[in-house]
Amino acid sequence: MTSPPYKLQVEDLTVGFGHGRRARTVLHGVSTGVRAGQTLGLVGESGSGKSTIAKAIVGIHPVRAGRVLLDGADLTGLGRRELAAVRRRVQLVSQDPYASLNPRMTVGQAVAEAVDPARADARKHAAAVERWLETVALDGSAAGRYPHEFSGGQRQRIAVARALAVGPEVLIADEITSALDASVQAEVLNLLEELRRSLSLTMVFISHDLAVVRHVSDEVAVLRHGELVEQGPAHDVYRAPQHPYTRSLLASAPTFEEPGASHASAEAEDLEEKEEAV
Ligand SMILES: Nc1ncnc2c1ncn2[C@@H]1O[C@H](COP(=O)(O)OP(=O)(O)OP(=O)(O)O)[C@@H](O)[C@H]1O
Repeated sequence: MTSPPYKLQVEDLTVGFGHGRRARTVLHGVSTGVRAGQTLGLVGESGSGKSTIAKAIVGIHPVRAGRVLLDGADLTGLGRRELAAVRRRVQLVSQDPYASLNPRMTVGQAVAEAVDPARADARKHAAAVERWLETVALDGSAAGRYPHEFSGGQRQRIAVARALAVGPEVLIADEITSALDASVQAEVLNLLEELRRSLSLTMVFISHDLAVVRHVSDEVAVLRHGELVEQGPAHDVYRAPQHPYTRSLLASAPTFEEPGASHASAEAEDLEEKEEAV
């Protein structure tokens, strides 16, 4: 059986910062992609270039060489207007929801702006705003409050609601659960998984937390010093990593060092598979 084509793909992506003697290349010809309706987990140590890939995809960082393809169409070199339309199809949610939420806008205004960027009229879009807030398990009354009135986990939900209200086909989640404590992290992850299924989203999930990535990903790509060292089905990469760097990454993750941990997680996985089959 042949694999379906990539929904979102980067090809030989090279990104750098600075000029002249200060020029520095951060991504060295990275090629990776995610298939429609699936989740790609992007892992690697701090500074390996994970966020840089995300930001280059959505056009925040300029691409020095290579291509970014959405449904096979190259996004690099698009004009401003075309790019604006494409950007609505790929939404990025980052670790710090403050970065995407204007502190002077109510949550309702922020979500209304996502629904209709030309006229951020929260009243006109009240029903849509309420629906999106409820989609991320927040009360509709949240619309009248400001971002600082919410907890970290709630703010992250608001950022997800705002991104989804745009109507994207691809959601890139960059370390969105890293600042949350374990129980809130699990809630946000479960919510994301539900939304991915119900909205048929394609997702790129970026995290340095290998256990979290394993939990949510169909495929996993491993980045090291701006180069892709390995990509494959999550199951294979975790059970039989091919690259020595992936092996060392897995070995240094506490979850995988614990005696019996892999056995326990294999059992949990078998259970999940059985539940899915029912
Ligand atoms: N705007 C920028 N200007 C200059 N250098 C940058 C810029 N953004 C990122 N970098 C550099 O690019 C490298 C990769 O950073 P990036 O944020 O992509 O890594 P990461 O894998 O996402 O790490 P982390 O998990 O810590 O966020 C780092 O060395 C960083 O200092």
